[in-house]
Amino acid sequence: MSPVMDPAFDIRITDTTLRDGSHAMSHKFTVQNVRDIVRALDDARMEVIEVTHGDGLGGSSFNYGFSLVPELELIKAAVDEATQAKIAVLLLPGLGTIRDLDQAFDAGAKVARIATHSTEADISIQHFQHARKLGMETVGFLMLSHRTSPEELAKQARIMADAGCECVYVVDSAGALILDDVSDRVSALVAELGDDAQVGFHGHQNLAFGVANSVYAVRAGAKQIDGTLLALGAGAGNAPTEVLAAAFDKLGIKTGVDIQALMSAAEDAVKPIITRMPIMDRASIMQGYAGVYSSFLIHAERAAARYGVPAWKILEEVGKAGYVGGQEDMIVDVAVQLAGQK
Ligand SMILES: CC[C@H](O)CC(=O)C(=O)O
Ligand SMILES: [Mn+2]
Repeated sequence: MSPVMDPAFDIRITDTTLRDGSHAMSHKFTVQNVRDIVRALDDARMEVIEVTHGDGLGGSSFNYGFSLVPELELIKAAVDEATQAKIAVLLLPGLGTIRDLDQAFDAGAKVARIATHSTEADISIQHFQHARKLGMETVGFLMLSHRTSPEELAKQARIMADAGCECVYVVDSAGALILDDVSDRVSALVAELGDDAQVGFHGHQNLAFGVANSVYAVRAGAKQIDGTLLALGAGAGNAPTEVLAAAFDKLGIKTGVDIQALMSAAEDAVKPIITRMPIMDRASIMQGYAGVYSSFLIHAERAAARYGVPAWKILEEVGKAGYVGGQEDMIVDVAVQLAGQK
């Protein structure tokens, strides 16, 4: 079943500054940051705000980077601050568990977003079933969607929808999709899912197509679109929420958000706290070009500094090897091999 949407609006934007933006902040959001950003987004009538470690529930670890503040504290602060917005959490099965989802639900999270690689939807089944039993709204993420054909992606979306997922996202984790690549995938999912579930799109800026791709997604029938304030996020960042809102408005696509308030949120709540502004530099452009998971950027930069090889070169090789989320240790392996060839 598709989630009930206000018929006055054409689509719903979900803001994930406090989840995808966590990558760019090296997972160092404070409770005050969360309160300020949630308040600003809530004032802008953002309906869904995602708050989790960048790699999802349970992501705070040696491998992925420790959170400054335990994510449950951040989720509780977000729930406390929001007056109308629902707080969402992301979970990657295997990294996070059903227990993490229970704890997030007890902390007040209302939307469960379950993410798998774009060919592995079957590992999300029990998580969707459980989230629905809890009464949570459900969203599925098919990550690195550029690696999977529209036909196969639609089959994967069907697995999620049958498990209880109410909206399946085409997730352009590498910022590698360009225009028709997006509409072909979204159209295939819309045709497969019909009224059983909505379709969403999550874009990254590595090749600067985040906003344009989101417009293509909506034109192909997507009903939910992700963004982050000031594009704060992994790789070259996400489709910027405030730009999405302004662009959709100019195109006559009704979102229900307050564009001026979103621009204030970006300027006043996010800009002052950014420690690293995501940019399209050689490394992040390479991620889009070679189709590499955006959240590998910081791992590649660390390996580059340690082994004395350029991050873009590491990412180029990672793209050729086709590594997926969860294979972060292979980034070090690639760096060691490249260092050995010098
Ligand atoms: C680690 C989860 C990942 O960052 C989810 C996401 O936002 C994406 O694949 O783009
Ligand atoms: Mn992302």
